[in-house]
Amino acid sequence: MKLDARASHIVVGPGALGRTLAHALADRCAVTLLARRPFPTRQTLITPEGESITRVLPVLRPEELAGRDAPAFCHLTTKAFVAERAAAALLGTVPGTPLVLWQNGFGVQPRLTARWPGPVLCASTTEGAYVIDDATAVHAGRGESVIGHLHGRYTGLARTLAATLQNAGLKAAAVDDIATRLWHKLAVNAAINPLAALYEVPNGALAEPRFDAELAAVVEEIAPILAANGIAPPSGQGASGWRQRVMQVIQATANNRASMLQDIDAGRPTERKAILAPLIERAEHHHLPCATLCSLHARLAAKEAR
Ligand SMILES: NC(=O)C1=CN([C@@H]2O[C@H](COP(=O)(O)OP(=O)(O)OC[C@H]3O[C@@H](n4cnc5c(N)ncnc54)[C@H](OP(=O)(O)O)[C@@H]3O)[C@@H](O)[C@H]2O)C=CC1
Ligand SMILES: CC(C)(CO)C(=O)C(=O)O
Repeated sequence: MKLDARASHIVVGPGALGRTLAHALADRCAVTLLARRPFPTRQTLITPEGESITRVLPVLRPEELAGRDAPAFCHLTTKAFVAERAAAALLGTVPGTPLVLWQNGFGVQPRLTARWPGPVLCASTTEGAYVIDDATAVHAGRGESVIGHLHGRYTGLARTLAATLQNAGLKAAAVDDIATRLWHKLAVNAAINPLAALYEVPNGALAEPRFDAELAAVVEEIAPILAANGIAPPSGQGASGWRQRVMQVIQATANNRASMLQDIDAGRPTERKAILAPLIERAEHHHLPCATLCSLHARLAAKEAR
């Protein structure tokens, strides 16, 4: 599929990441925010450089898409636990449109790839963003995004989208191993996010000796589960390779409050199911130990319920 520079993009779920994408794309593409409730069209983004940019972005409700030209891409930028519900709401209006899944974890990706009637691309991103209110979002840190289809299809579409994002000022590349990339991010998220959220500490605190034992226990469970799934650490080998990777991310994001901690702070549900459940499911499938992961999952559920 060849797309012109003004290809239209629908961003479903106008939260932190969705608005960051929408603002970046808006100067070159036709972008519409799809919101499930009334939402302001006058939108401000604070850039990583501290600049405040206000744009007017069209906002529609899902049902208002009916009868309009099909967009080139529908970016699904909700949290993982509502992504399938949000996609289902689009089925009646844009069923064949390429869907781009921006969720962390590895839950919604295989399920929507199997079920959505059009192409499904998955994106894994290290962009950092948060919301101040309905009209203001902060693009806190620049990262990079990799995009691909779980089974290596639609490579041209992935390249087109990566080029579009790159032209919009976001670092992006099409890759042929997106499943591996998603598992890599999931592994790091599974090691850092639950502990940061449970102990309510910034990521950097996890390097302190008081967290050594718990961090080691998580990494020692994750390494064989991923190995049984054919996923090696990005560098090094086994548990020591994963420990190295996790420590690198802890150092690089030392001042961050992990996304699960931000969710706990705000009284929102965390993405524990998207991040921990796929590891637990794979562990059970391969008869591997996962008591630490199960305990983190249960402790997070209890903390969310408080
Ligand atoms: N923020 C970041 O820096 C990064 C986020 N990600 C991933 O991106 C995804 C989104 O994260 P983030 O932007 O932080 O999340 P936010 O909570 O900021 O945004 C989620 C958005 O989805 C909307 N939404 C909820 N339910 C529905 C629905 N049924 N239909 C349509 N929209 C809905 C919410 O609207 P409402 O306000 O009405 O609830 C909100 O606007 C997550 O999976 C996260 O892991 C990945 C890397 C970085
Ligand atoms: C890598 C990490 C843990 C950085 O904060 C993250 O992706 C998150 O907070 O979800």
